[in-house]
Amino acid sequence: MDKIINKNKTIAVAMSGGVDSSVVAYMLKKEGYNIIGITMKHWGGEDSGDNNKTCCSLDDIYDAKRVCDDLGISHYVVNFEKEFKEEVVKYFIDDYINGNTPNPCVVCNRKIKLGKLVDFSKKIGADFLATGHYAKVINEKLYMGDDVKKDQAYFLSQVKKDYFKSILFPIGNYNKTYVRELAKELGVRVYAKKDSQEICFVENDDYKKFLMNMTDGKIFKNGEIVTTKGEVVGKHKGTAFYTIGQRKGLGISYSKPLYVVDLDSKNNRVIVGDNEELFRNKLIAIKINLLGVEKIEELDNIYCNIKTRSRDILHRAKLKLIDENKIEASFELGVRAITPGQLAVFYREDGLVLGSGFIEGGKSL
Ligand SMILES: Nc1ncnc2c1ncn2[C@@H]1O[C@H](COP(=O)(O)OP(=O)(O)OP(=O)(O)O)[C@@H](O)[C@H]1O
Repeated sequence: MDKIINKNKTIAVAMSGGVDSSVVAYMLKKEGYNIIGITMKHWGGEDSGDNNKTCCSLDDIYDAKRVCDDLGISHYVVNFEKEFKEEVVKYFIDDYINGNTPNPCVVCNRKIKLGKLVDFSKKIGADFLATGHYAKVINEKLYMGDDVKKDQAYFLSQVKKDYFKSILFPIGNYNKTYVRELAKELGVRVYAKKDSQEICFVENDDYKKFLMNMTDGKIFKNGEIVTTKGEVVGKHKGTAFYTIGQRKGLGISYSKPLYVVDLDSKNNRVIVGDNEELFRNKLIAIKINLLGVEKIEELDNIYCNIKTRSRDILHRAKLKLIDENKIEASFELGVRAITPGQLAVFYREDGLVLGSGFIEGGKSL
């Protein structure tokens, strides 16, 4: 574990019924901690009548319960459906309507999973909440996990700073392959269970269908696809169905490959251009969450590494403070497909997350 904790402390484990969080519960139990399992139900699957699975199905809750039974620990189920719908699903839909590409996991982690769930775990007497995230907490500060491919610090970078005092990521030093092996070795019943899907509440990751269902089709709004030079080259079905960098599915036949380079939701236009036009040297990040620093001024005029999407490489950049809640990042090399609505996460050389902000769209590009 990333922290030495007194054995008489109580640790609540956030249990999804999956491999990672089950391994966390086994590890902590084996180390002699007093643990409690908590599973939250945050989505009732209103998106369709099919039998395809989204998150927190009854099966998942039962899996979590059985793992807790195997370990002889108590298991709580807490319902955050209302909060999740108001805080995460609404944001997800609105952001698409506004021409952004939202990141619901980031908002869920801040508001629900590592917000309300931490508060709930305190209420039931726990000192800490442990999850199966691939990230690390060192001296109450968030760091990138050791498994670079699986690292989830990006998704955790908007969690309120104070909450890291009560959060543990016991598998942050491991990689997923090892965790699966460990699960088998420890006899965890769900050791072979599939990884969860990309966006837990969207069936089969079909976000377009989800948006159509949730807005009663109102999100469907025909408009023009226009090149950066102003040439109309096709029709689109609504800016929400496109994302920056997209090439496939545009339905355009043109003399050269075209990519989505901007979404103009105000004028209901999808702007396309060459691959080269996708590269930018700057971005503006807003709604800054400070983590590895005390004051925002500490981020002014410093060099750091930035990820502009969860599976991004690290880009070297210099930060400049615009105001109390706005930072401009200037990259040493151009970055492809910077996408408004996604997060810009600022990392120190050793993986410490300094802070993060949402990438602003429109004029900032
Ligand atoms: N419904 C839930 N209830 C409680 N905790 C959850 C729930 N969903 C996810 N978590 C917690 O958040 C962590 C990261 O969630 P994520 O969706 O990334 O799952 P994952 O990487 O597939 O992990 P797992 O194998 O544990 O499902 C989980 O390991 C678990 O601790």
